[in-house]
Amino acid sequence: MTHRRDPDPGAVLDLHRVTFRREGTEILHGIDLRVDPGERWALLGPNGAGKSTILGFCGAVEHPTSGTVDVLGRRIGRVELQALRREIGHVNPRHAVRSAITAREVVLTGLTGTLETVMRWAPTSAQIDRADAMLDLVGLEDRREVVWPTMSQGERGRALIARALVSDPRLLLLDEPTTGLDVAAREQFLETLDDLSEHHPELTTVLVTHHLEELPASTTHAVVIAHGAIVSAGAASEVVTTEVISRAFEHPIEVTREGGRWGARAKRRERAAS
Ligand SMILES: Nc1ncnc2c1ncn2[C@@H]1O[C@H](COP(=O)(O)OP(=O)(O)OP(=O)(O)O)[C@@H](O)[C@H]1O
Repeated sequence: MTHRRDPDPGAVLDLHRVTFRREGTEILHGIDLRVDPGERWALLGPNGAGKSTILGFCGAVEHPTSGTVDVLGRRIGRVELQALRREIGHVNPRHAVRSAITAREVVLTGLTGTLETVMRWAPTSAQIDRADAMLDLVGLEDRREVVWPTMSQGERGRALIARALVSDPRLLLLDEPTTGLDVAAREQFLETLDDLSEHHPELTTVLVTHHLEELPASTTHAVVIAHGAIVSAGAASEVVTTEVISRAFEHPIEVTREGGRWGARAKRRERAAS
């Protein structure tokens, strides 16, 4: 009989030999990954590599087919996922608010875990203060009463961070959070994440992206995956390199780092002489 380790309460995420199968196809093939408190991870890899699937484990949404997934010291499959999810903040730019609720109300939906304001639920004054403090944190102190349809994409992105933080999660997941932002809004958003890491050093984050330019300078660790397996994982400065990224994307890509930020440029492949 194989020995089954108990969850390590010190780890925020601990994936051990995780495989995942969907419709007869194995999508992940033995993922090992440990994330400790206060670390800021980037999850990188080409389309279809398995990033969203891994993020689904981190968010206590999916069960592995085999192996173990421990989130915040609790094992998926042994605990009630709904309760665990309340301790995880999720920033998803595809978050669809349909009604004209204010930035403050959007943040308060993070307490009810809903998209819209819940009927017959009224926040306490402490909860409103908390929502306002989170709006201040993301630089929206002057935009509390602005309604969602009139907010810019950049403001919406920052409001969604405030929404994710309002319930004081220990883990924050960011799923391609800068999608759809123009270059200025993207820079403001990344600055917000850098400020967050300064003001909340104990918070752990995992950010998924396809683009190295979208990594905040405060990123400490990275895991690069391709074809459902880890290509490299560890300190960001050692993982986000020309060699690893070129291998994962199966294309020669030159990775640069300047002022803490990463950049990537695809090199042209040699063409056969005609
Ligand atoms: N419901 C499903 N049924 C079968 N295969 C699936 C299903 N969902 C995802 N897959 C496959 O699993 C693999 C990993 O998908 P996943 O969405 O995790 O990748 P990803 O790295 O997030 O991709 P992208 O960058 O395109 O969002 C892909 O090959 C995908 O086609």
